[in-house]
Amino acid sequence: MSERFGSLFAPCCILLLSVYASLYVGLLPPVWVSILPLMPLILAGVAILLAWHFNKGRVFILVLLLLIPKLYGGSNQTASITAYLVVSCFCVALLAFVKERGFFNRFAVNRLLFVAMLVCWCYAVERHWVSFAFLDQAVFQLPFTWSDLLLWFGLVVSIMLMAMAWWLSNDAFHASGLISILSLIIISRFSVSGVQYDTLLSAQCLLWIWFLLMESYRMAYLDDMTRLPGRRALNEQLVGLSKNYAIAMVDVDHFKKFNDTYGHDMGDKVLKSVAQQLKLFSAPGRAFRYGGEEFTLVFRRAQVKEVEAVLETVRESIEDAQVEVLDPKKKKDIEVNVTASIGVAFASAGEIPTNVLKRADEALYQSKEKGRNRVSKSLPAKI
Ligand SMILES: Nc1nc2c(ncn2[C@@H]2O[C@H](COP(=O)(O)OP(=O)(O)OP(=O)(O)O)[C@@H](O)[C@H]2O)c(=O)[nH]1
Repeated sequence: MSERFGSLFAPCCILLLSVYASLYVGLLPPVWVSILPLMPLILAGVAILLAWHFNKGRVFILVLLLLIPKLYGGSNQTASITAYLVVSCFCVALLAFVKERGFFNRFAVNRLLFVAMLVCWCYAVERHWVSFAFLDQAVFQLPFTWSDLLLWFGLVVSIMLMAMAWWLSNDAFHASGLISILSLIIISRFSVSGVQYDTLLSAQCLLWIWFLLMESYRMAYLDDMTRLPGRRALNEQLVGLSKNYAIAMVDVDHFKKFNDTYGHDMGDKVLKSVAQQLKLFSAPGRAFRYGGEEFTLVFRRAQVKEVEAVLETVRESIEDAQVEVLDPKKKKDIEVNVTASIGVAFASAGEIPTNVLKRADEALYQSKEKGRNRVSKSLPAKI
């Protein structure tokens, strides 16, 4: 649960800070206030360059959607702002259900055409080529009009769609998208001056820059399938280790046979389950995906007894975890479990991590030799 809400934390902080800053932005020295209108454009430029660099077409479209009123000059006319708000919030919500397909391709052209249509739509409403005056009548003598009702209906649907996408995927894109929709509503309905508008819009561009930087981190350091830190993160962790540390290697038993019986997809499911057990039970160790069906646990300050107890818990939790897989023979879902062998090496004084890793591998080999589903250890030289 904390992991789920963790994805919302930074976007929420950016939104709250920007709302707070927008209340006091008028107190800034005049020189600062004079450069404020340029800030959203500069930050949007940075966000678009990063989106291009990381091949994130959806973020490019999102930033353009945010910029529309700024680009087409906008006005204070309620009708055009309302038209812009509903359609852009809805488009942001729709992006949540569209696959990321990169920057330069036919999909990007389609999406750009879509944004162009939105700009034309807002322009037409602003110029009164399209009028919604007939909706400005009270709903059954209630204190709001049909256009208010439609506006809030559109906004609530957009928020619900985005919230649902975020709940299902629990990723930073949907969390940031949800906050962007809320921010668009705040910008359009509650910002009263140009500087407030520019502050809130700049914060939105900052939010997407933050997202892209997090994405670059994720792509470089996290394993896509298991969501555990990968080999690069492990190498960096190993460099920073000093004394009294331990490294454990965890290897799923007879995994080739499992793959051959149930298929590679079901094998992936098992690896995700093993990674989940490692996340849940390996503290104070830190879990990494070493590669294939092998995982590494790093204990920065290790007491032999404590590490052994943790590894025993990890081994048992992997053995007990039931994974639902499709049995190709019976053609129905069945519950299976796998076991894992573990080898752990405790560092001797001054021993380099690659050597400890090698000893952990040898200890793992012993576990396999002795019949698998067990923990073997390699103690430091002085013990
Ligand atoms: N599904 C899936 N399989 C993988 C992945 N990475 C490696 N494998 C498979 O893991 C299997 C590893 O097999 P082996 O190294 O022979 O070991 P094992 O069958 O687990 O046998 P022991 O380690 O001796 O118990 C190979 O068949 C790989 O194809 C992956 O990401 N997903």
